Amino acid sequence: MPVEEFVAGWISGAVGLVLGHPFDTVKVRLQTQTTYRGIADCMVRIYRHESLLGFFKGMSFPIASIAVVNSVLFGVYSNTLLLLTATSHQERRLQTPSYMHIFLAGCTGGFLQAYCLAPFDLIKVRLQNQTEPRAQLGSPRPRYLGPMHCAASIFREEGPRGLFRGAWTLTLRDTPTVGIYFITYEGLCHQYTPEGQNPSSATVLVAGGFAGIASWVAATPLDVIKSRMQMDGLRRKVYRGVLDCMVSSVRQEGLGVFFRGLTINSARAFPVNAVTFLSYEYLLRWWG
Ligand SMILES: C[N+](C)(C)CCCC[C@H](N)C(=O)O
Repeated sequence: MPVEEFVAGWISGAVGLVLGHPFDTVKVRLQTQTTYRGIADCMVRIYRHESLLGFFKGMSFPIASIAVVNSVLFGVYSNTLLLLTATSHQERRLQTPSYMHIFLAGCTGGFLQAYCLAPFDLIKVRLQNQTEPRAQLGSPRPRYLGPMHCAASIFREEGPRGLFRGAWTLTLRDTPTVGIYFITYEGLCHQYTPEGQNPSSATVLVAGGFAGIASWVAATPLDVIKSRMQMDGLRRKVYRGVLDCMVSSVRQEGLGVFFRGLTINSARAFPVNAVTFLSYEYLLRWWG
């Protein structure tokens, strides 16, 4: 089993993650809180009230967990393709696999990755949604003091299953959309690369960026629902399940609710995934 793919997936994911986290925080707030008037309003208010640090809330757990999450994503994808097509990463440049195989391998990667991601993603979303400025003397104490405290409190208050709140919606979101992610990436690389050669850095950047946007456009409706399910149960449980969450969100806010955070998410997805794929390709080439 090519281990390099797992390691390359991890490092490239971490680079992308730090770059995109401030955008991610704005997205999560827009999706789950109705007090912001738009992207600019949300950014200004985070900055004024919580300083630059406010944008980086909830980043430490994703950084710690990206090793597992992204190496599962890329490693499972690549190894599933190896099983389906009997070709390695390098050989695939000469012999492009069918889009069906790419899609299936992507879905498998997305499905398995979602379960590793779920608890970390939950803690990220809960911390990102805390609007209190960093602890100062006399200021109100936020509910969660940090990622470990957050994990422990969820465990205590909502039980071990509480840590997997929203996991099912996350799986529904990621299984098909990771398929779309890899199809877009491989398709664009194939289109703009002469037969048998490695794609140029520019091609990888653009293909990676568009893969990010395409998959996030497809993922946004379930992303909104996922974030809402994760915030549910904080005071009392509002939703009875995924479907109930969808129906009551649409009833209250209209169909537009499914596109909450789409603009900021796409703006984030391009650079994040361009850098992710570029470092992934470079690391794999470097290791031969
Ligand atoms: C979830 N979805 C399949 C849409 C995107 C997968 C891309 C993952 C990347 N780390 C990012 O955060 O953009």
